[in-house]
Amino acid sequence: MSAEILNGKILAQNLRMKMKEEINALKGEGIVPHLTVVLIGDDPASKSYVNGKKKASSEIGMESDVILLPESTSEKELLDLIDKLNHDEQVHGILVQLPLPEHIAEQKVIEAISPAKDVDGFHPVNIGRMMTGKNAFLSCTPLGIITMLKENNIEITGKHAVVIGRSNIVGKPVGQLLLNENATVTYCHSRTRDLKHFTKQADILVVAVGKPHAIGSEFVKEGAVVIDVGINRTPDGKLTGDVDFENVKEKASFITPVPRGVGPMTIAMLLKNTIQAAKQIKGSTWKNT
Ligand SMILES: Nc1nc(=O)c2c([nH]1)NC[C@@H]1CN(c3ccc(C(=O)N[C@@H](CCC(=O)O)C(=O)O)cc3)C=[N+]21
Repeated sequence: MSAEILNGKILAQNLRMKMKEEINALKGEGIVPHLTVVLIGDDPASKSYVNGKKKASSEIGMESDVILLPESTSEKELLDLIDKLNHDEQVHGILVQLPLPEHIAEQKVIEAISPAKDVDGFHPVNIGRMMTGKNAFLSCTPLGIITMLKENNIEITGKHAVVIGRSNIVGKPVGQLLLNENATVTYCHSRTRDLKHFTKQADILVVAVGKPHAIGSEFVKEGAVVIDVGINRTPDGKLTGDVDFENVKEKASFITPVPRGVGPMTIAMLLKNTIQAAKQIKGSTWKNT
């Protein structure tokens, strides 16, 4: 059997078309969703992601700007900027591109962003609300994954989902969202003993290990749904995932490619969250539902 390939690029495009209409309607009410991205330093990969975000937002008529700051920016300067953006009524969503330079405490920065503008879903308030199943900004990559599964009518309830990776931005929240969707969730990580023992039981396998082609077909159960969150650059500049796509696709029922898989969905969810933030500003409340 050869797996069906879940094309995140096309799905993201379709979702953006719907968002464009939604934005047009909001414009009728005098609201233009506005995303501000802060990028510190000039890491080429970060720049490329930030450009992707800017392009995607302008395509759907969203206002977006990128604030580029030098590597030497102090923590205080960044926190002051965030404070200014928190109070700027024109700005609905704030994203500070990670990773940050070592002299800046990442968690401090994340916690400085108003939870109502935290379109990354990284603030502890949003994480806590996600964990308790309340209305929250959900982190974009995990939300993109759940959206891909749902849009392809892949059942989650009752399935055994195995997540490899436990980062705050992907592994932990994707497991939580799968749990919220009634999956039975197992987390694996670098200290897991006998990884294969767990991954072979997965109906849904989410791979976020950060090592190119780390997961081959010997880790995968026949007919599993395999989601590859890896973004690795090969020496010749191409993108490749954490999954050995060519060999796993012969065993899986569904598989996401890299590129054109989870990555474009991440950006689409960022736009979705920003539209949500703009709508909530309208009522001027952080909804407590
Ligand atoms: N605060 C913050 N929020 C983030 O969401 C965030 C971040 N920091 N830091 C970096 C990572 C990485 N990330 C990606 C988003 C889209 C693609 C993407 O669209 N990739 C395309 C390929 C793009 C290309 O060719 O370079 C694809 O997979 O098809 C990749 C990576 C968001 N991140």
